[in-house]
This record gives sequence, C-alpha cells and structure tokens, in this order.
Amino acid sequence: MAPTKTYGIADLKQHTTEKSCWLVVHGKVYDVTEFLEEHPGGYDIILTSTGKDATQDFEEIGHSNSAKKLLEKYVIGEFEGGDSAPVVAKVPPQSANAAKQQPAKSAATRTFHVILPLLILALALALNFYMMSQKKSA
Ligand code: HEM
Repeated sequence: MAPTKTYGIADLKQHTTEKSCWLVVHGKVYDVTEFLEEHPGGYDIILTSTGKDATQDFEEIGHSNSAKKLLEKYVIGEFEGGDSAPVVAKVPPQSANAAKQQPAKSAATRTFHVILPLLILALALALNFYMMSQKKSA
C-alpha cells in the first residue's frame, strides 16, 4: 500500500500497545501490530520504540536488508517530521582520497628526480675540471 496519509507525533502516541502499535522509521509510519508476535527480537522491544521516531533504534540494531524489506508490508503513511536520519554515503569517493594522498608522495619523488641528475652533473663537471687541470700541469 502506498503511503498517502500524514501522521504526527500525537497520532503515534495513540498507538503504543500490542493492541495497536505504530512505528516511525525513516519518515514513514508503519502499523506493526500484526508483526509484533513474529518479531525475532521480541514484541516488547518494539513497544519501547513506539510513540516516537524509532529510526535510530531500528538502525542501531543493524537490521538486515530483509528486515528493511519486511517493513514495506506495514506502511500506512508518512511522518510529519520527515526522515530523521537519511541514509548517506559514509565513505568519501576514492578520487577524493587519492587527491589528498598524492601531493606528499609526488613532492618527495620530484625532489629526488631533480636533485639526483644535478648531483651527477656536478660530479662530472668537477671530474672534468680536475682532469683538465692535471693535463695542463703535465
Ligand atoms: C517493524 C519494524 C521492525 C522489523 C520489520 C524488524 C525485523 C527484524 C528482523 C527480521 C530481525 C531478525 C534479524 C534481521 O534480519 O535483521 C530483527 C531482529 C531484531 N530486532 Fe527488529 N524489526 C523491527 C523493529 C525493531 C525495533 C524498533 C527494535 C528496537 C527497538 C528492534 C530490535 C531488534 C533486535 C534487538 C533484534 C535482534 C534479535 C537477535 O539477534 O536476537 N526491531 N528485527
């Protein structure tokens, strides 16, 4: 059933028992009365999350994807307060990480690549200068 009605916290507070139990998860209202007895975590724990937004409680348990799918069966409407914890990507994109790490690495490599040829050139010039002066004095 598609969510059509909007409910507020006052509506939720009227459905907090095993006779009628509503839950709010991610901005949607669910009538889970029928599900209470089937809940693998027990019915009493669900009752402690009624009358308020249960998104945090639901997510903290680390419910599986099949538990999240199961929710869809019980949706009856939308919550006035919206989604209190929208799902966002926690890991920054790879490119952002790579961009952060690369400058330090390439700066060291660049220094090495510039200094080494200069050192070799200076040594060759010094050797050449030494040989010339030896030849002159001979
Ligand atoms: C209608 C909403 C809910 C559904 C459909 C649901 C569904 C499920 C399902 C299918 C499991 C089995 C494990 C899994 O697949 O993740 C589970 C476990 C559990 N649920 Fe829920 N759950 C709901 C709400 C809640 C709420 C609001 C709480 C806490 C306040 C809660 C607490 C737990 C706990 C503690 C377990 C673990 C049981 C164990 O591992 O022994 N659940 N739930």
